[in-house]
Amino acid sequence: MKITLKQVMPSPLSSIKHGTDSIWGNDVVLEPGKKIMLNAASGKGKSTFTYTVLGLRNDYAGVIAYDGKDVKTFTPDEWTELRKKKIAVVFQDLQLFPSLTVKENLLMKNALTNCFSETELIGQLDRLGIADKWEQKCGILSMGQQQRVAIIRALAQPYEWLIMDEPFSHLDEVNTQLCMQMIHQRTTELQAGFVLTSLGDDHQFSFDYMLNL
Ligand SMILES: Nc1ncnc2c1ncn2[C@@H]1O[C@H](COP(=O)(O)OP(=O)(O)OP(=O)(O)O)[C@@H](O)[C@H]1O
Repeated sequence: MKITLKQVMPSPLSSIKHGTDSIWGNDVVLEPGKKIMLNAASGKGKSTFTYTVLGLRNDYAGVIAYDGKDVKTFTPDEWTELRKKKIAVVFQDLQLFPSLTVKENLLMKNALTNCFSETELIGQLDRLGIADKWEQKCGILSMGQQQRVAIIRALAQPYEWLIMDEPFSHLDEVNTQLCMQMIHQRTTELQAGFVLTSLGDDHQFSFDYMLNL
């Protein structure tokens, strides 16, 4: 699925000067199957990008389109299908259910998508070093542990795009690499693409091209 941004300018960012290489105010194509780093300093609109591209915010000028169709025209049912099958996300604030366990958070998502068995989900937690947290409530996990749960939850669906908003901000280098390997593997298996927003210090990862805000 091709995502295009045509002269998109979120209202809160309209008074800021943006460069000619910025996503904002220019024409940009997110090519299917590409791994993209979205580079920006704090406050330049990484979270705003995530919410607008996912259709969760409409306060912008210009047009965002999926395969040529303006996202503002999608019905709630169409969004439901898109979010189940085509676009996965790791929000900066993760949006886990804090009073539910890791198991419940993961199985709730998996019940919608039927993607993995319980054993496979536990195996993924194990790969990221947190299998022992399966029965623990998410709200009492460390932020780095919660980020790992949120990443596994995001991967538990088919997708053509995975949008990640600073998903490693609480992780050390070893865990960041483990997560990135898992993300790369699954994204490649699905022949999908991803957009990884970053403050600019994640460039050790392999990606196809970089965009700026
Ligand atoms: N709903 C809103 N109403 C008004 N201003 C907003 C709104 N959402 C975001 N902004 C402003 O837009 C700018 C970009 O915010 P955003 O959260 O997208 O930045 P960010 O690049 O993700 O920052 P950080 O890296 O610090 O998380 C900020 O100045 C913020 O105050």
